[in-house]
Amino acid sequence: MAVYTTVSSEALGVFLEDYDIGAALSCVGIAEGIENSNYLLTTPLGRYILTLYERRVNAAELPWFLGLMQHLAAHGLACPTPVIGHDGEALRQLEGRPAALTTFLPGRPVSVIDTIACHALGAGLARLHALGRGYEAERPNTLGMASWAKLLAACGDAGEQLRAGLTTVVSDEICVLVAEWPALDRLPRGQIHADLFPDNAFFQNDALSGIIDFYFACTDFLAYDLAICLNAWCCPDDARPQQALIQAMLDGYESVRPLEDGEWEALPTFCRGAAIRFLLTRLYDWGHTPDGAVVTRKDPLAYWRRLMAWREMAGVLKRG
Ligand SMILES: Nc1ncnc2c1ncn2[C@@H]1O[C@H](COP(=O)(O)OP(=O)(O)OP(=O)(O)O)[C@@H](O)[C@H]1O
Ligand SMILES: N[C@@H](CCO)C(=O)O
Repeated sequence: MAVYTTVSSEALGVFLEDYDIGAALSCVGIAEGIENSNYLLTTPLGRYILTLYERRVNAAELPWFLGLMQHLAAHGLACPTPVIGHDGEALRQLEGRPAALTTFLPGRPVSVIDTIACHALGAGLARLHALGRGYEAERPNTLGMASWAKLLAACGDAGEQLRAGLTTVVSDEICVLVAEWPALDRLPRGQIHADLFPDNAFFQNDALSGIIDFYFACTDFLAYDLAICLNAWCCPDDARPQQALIQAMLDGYESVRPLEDGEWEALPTFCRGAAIRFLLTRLYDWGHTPDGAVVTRKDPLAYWRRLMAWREMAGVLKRG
């Protein structure tokens, strides 16, 4: 459940006066998600998503995220489009939080991840990367490789409590990854989603109908974004990567943007890195979620198991 901030009908009424979408017919909190408060808002003009930004999002960076969504939507990607108010702005305040309205996307996350979904997702990710090229402003990846050692330290003994020896293995792995990580100018970089998990991709009739939740988007290696998706989509039961799903996603991606030789070479490193990134943020949340918070913590060990599997299975990431 993620509704951290309650919106009163009075405050909502005042908020909506800044737009041309009419008054609220209903505004219902959305249970999914862990980062922000989301409401499904219905007005006479249709459905919208009202987001109040809560946790890891830095308010100063919101114009960059909203600008990226606007750019991608304008260039044909099915993603939420920020709704602009009378003052020309998409971002304003509601109940003391930064808040924005975006368009509602039809579709649902897939209930079973299969090769059809992985192929479609791979192609959609490559399209996102291609369309992102025209959005010039850069946003560094604040959860990138350079942040991991510090994040691990901030997790304190949460790792040891979950699994004896975890902290040392992860710390050693970070050192290996730092040494292996490609130099910035070696591989294609651009705007990446950086959190394109199955709950952030909507499907209708087996086709990808929309991509949501751009609030970890940043400028980084494009193939690293693919590695994030290989972790999030291709490991059924949160365990070992499955060859058929991986192949489908890579084929889908390459049907839009073929990978360069250097990207193929870096993919095993990026897959281990992506596993570390989500292991660390989940571990941090494991130790820092306040008692009684209405949010479901995600299992850090699911990404520990992926990390262990990628260490043994680099071979499945070779060009077919
Ligand atoms: N544009 C949209 N159209 C339709 N539904 C949406 C849209 N944006 C968000 N939702 C709904 O709200 C839920 C939460 O949104 P979102 O994933 O952006 O939240 P979050 O708190 O940032 O989550 P996460 O934990 O994935 O970072 C989604 O699972 C979806 O059900
Ligand atoms: N997708 C992330 C949570 C949202 O950022 C995870 O599953 O750990």
